Amino acid sequence: MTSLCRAIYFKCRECNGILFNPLLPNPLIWQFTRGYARHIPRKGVSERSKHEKSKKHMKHAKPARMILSKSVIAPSDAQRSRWSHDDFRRQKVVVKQFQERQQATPYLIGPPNAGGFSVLKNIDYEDRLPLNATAARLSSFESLRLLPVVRNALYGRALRHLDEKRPSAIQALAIQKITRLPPPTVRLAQQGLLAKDDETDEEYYERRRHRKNLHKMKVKLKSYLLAAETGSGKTLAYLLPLFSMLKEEELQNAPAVWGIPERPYIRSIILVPTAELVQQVLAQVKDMCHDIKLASAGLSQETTRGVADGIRKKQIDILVTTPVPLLKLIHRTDWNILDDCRKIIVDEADSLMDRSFKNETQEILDTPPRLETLIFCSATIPKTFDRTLDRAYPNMERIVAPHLHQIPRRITFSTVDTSARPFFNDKRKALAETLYNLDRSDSDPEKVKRIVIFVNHRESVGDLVAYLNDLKIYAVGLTRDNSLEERSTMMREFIRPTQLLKDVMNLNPVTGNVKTLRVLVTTDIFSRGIDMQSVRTIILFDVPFSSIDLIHRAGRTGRMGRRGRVILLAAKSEMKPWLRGLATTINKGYALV
Ligand SMILES: Nc1ncnc2c1ncn2[C@@H]1O[C@H](COP(=O)(O)OP(=O)(O)OP(=O)(O)O)[C@@H](O)[C@H]1O
Repeated sequence: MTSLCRAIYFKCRECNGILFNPLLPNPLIWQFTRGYARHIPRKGVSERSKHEKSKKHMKHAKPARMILSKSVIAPSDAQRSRWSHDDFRRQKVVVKQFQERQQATPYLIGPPNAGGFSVLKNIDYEDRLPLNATAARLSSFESLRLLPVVRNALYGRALRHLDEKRPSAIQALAIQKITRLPPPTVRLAQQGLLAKDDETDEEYYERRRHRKNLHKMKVKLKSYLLAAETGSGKTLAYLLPLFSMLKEEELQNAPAVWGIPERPYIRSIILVPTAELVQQVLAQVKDMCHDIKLASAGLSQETTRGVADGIRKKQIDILVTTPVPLLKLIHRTDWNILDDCRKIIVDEADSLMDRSFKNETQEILDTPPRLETLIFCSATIPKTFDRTLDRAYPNMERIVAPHLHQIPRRITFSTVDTSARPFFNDKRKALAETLYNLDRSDSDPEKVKRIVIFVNHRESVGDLVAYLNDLKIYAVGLTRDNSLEERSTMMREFIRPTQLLKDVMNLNPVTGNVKTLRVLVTTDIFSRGIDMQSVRTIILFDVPFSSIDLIHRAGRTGRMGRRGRVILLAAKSEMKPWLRGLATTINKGYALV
């Protein structure tokens, strides 16, 4: 690819033919063309090569994965100012043609009869573009409205291991939109509409009665949906605005609004679907709140009744919880423990708003009498979830990251045909062969290779683990039948940074021939939200039930810029057409539906 001042030429990977030469008025379009570049054979080229005329060439001409050469430079402001209005207009037309063609491209998966592989909301590429542009503009945490104490905790705690600290697209967009105004309580305090510390109730109401702008006391619920691909940093995308809002309220002395200083309260809630996620999110909250000075607590099925009841007597700024234990606590308390709760975050919202959890979640959302901010957060927007939100929160602000529903490009997806020779439909044999190949592969030879195998039913976990152990492969199984303590211990092995082989060889409880692999066999219990940074390989032993499951399972690798690979084991002869095209679809960067 060559950069000639205002033009970029992409080359076909197969034949080196020129693909496309858009004008380049701004670096964002530049990013855009990279993602959606298509192979357009040159017009007016008289002598086309045989390859260029062939059907194969046109096949390559589908949206291709392009790598920008380092020689490409963004145009300077001076260059840009020299361009005529016509140049910009032409660029706009080119971009529009791109979008139209992108939308016209039939999906390789997700036709109407694709069952579980046609359940996600289709987000127009056109809608993703402006967000991409805004996210690119907000390229540092300094450009976002965060309190210094929160930014310091972010740099000193959550991102301390990084030299360059930059927000991901969803973080930039979420922080910008959610914190653009001070929180409602702070605005009321600034207008003198909150009770002062030394004021009696009568004095306060008397003062309020004389205010002309009394109507401003009514705080409207502001709801948001944060949606971004897996491993894109959604947790910080909602935590940072939350910390900032809570702290801002304190600094403005706004706590007076929730009553007498000694009274117990819960100021905000983070709802997550599993006890593992309570642990993970709470650890991050506690780590940062150590510097920010906010009080936090966790509540899940595993919390004892005594500890749960203790929560009612505390002043808690952030409660991380699963729905059912919180509801039980609400039901056995004779006053509304969510009286002072003004902010609720629903993480993994598509699962918390689906049939299995919806009633519990909704009951919690209806309990606080003065809810101000409600944030739903998810890596997938199924059509049913989309309809539920539309109906319940028509004014919701949707913050959707540009790559939603795409499997990150740094993940390579491949399929192993288990019906082919030498497996002849013996899936376990295909798995063993795949694992041996991974063991022998020369990527990171001195490190332990962590692999997660997903199966559809928990009954298959035990058998598969026994089979792998018989082959002298270190494998453990994790299902919801294990206690939380067992699950945490097993998970820790896969969450912490990868160890060197020489350090763990003697500690390996199952010693055998295959020493470099650590395999975890599990079900969907482990597929959502768990941050396994050092897992490089995911094996899908069963075809996932839907594209939602596929996105979440695959999303356990390739997190936040890391590379990963996903291997699907399936008999090609039994595969539906859309499933056969899955690898191509994913590797070409299409959004799944
Ligand atoms: N700005 C950033 N720069 C670098 N790393 C980050 C940044 N923000 C978050 N991370 C790290 O990226 C990893 C993934 O973040 P997180 O778990 O929040 O992703 P997620 O989008 O919630 O994923 P999932 O959809 O699977 O729940 C975490 O280890 C987190 O510490």
